[in-house]
Amino acid sequence: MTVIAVLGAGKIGEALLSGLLQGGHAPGDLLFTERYEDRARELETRYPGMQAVTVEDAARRADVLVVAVKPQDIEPVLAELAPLLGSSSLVVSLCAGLPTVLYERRLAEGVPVVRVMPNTPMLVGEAMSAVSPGRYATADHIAVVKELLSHVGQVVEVPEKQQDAVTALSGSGPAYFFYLVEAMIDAGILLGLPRALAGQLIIQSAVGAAKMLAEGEDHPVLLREAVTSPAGTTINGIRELEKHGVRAALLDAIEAARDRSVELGHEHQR
Ligand SMILES: NC(=O)C1=CN([C@@H]2O[C@H](COP(=O)(O)OP(=O)(O)OC[C@H]3O[C@@H](n4cnc5c(N)ncnc54)[C@H](OP(=O)(O)O)[C@@H]3O)[C@@H](O)[C@H]2O)C=CC1
Ligand SMILES: O=C(O)[C@@H]1CCC=N1
Repeated sequence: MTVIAVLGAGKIGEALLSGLLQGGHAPGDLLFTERYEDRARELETRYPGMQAVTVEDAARRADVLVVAVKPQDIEPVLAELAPLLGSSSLVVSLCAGLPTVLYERRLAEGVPVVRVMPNTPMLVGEAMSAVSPGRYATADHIAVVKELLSHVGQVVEVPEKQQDAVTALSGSGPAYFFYLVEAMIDAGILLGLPRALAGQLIIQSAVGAAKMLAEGEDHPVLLREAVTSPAGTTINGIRELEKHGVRAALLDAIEAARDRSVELGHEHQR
């Protein structure tokens, strides 16, 4: 089986490791590096058989090196990797905003790099991941990465120039859904419902709505119209959403997230 090393097992790195384990990957084939000893021990305890290693070990033993540090922490990681990797390595970057060309400039010539934007639903096997090949990544490299990610959710291939938009939509997207759910639960509290009941009502409504979107044939507009009875309750709520500019707020929010992704890339252009 493919040996995978995750460099930086924070939130998304752990989500990938945990998703791969749940998808049937052997723990002995999953390696990770972490900055602090305590975090490394915590993960080894939580996932028996999975091993914290040094960057040298990771580079020597892994077929795929997944970089999952914050974009701001990338430079020392690339400096450490540069002397260790050659064209038979495969580097997968999960970092928002960072272009494959940054890796290609810092690593030896010919090291294949694939840029991926996943999201945290990886933890439950429901990730949305978008992959883009760098200059030296072949169709075989892309196939390896797609196969790997298919164990933790859906995968699409996109041109790298779309990755900042993808980051804003599906990379950050779960946060916006969680935010909506949180606000709707608060609305239940406002109306006098117990928090646990409000949570159950909203979360199951979100699950049901997501299932209709994912499994049904209908456009979201039709699904919303089917809930919106003439002179009923829903249209009163929709009028308030429109009055408060919620649609425009979402457009602005996602555009701002895209802009930050572009900016993160520019911070490392030299
Ligand atoms: N969270 C998300 O939903 C998503 C995140 N991403 C991308 O994934 C990357 C990680 O994000 P996220 O998981 O949220 O961030 P985290 O801060 O949770 O994870 C990064 C981890 O890397 C560790 N780290 C930093 N430098 C090193 C190093 N030199 N060697 C080993 N480990 C190191 C950090 O340690 P320490 O805590 O000590 O700093 C931390 O545990 C980012 O680039 C982000 O853009 C992509 C898609 C979704
Ligand atoms: O907020 C972030 O920068 C990361 C990238 C996409 C989701 N989380």
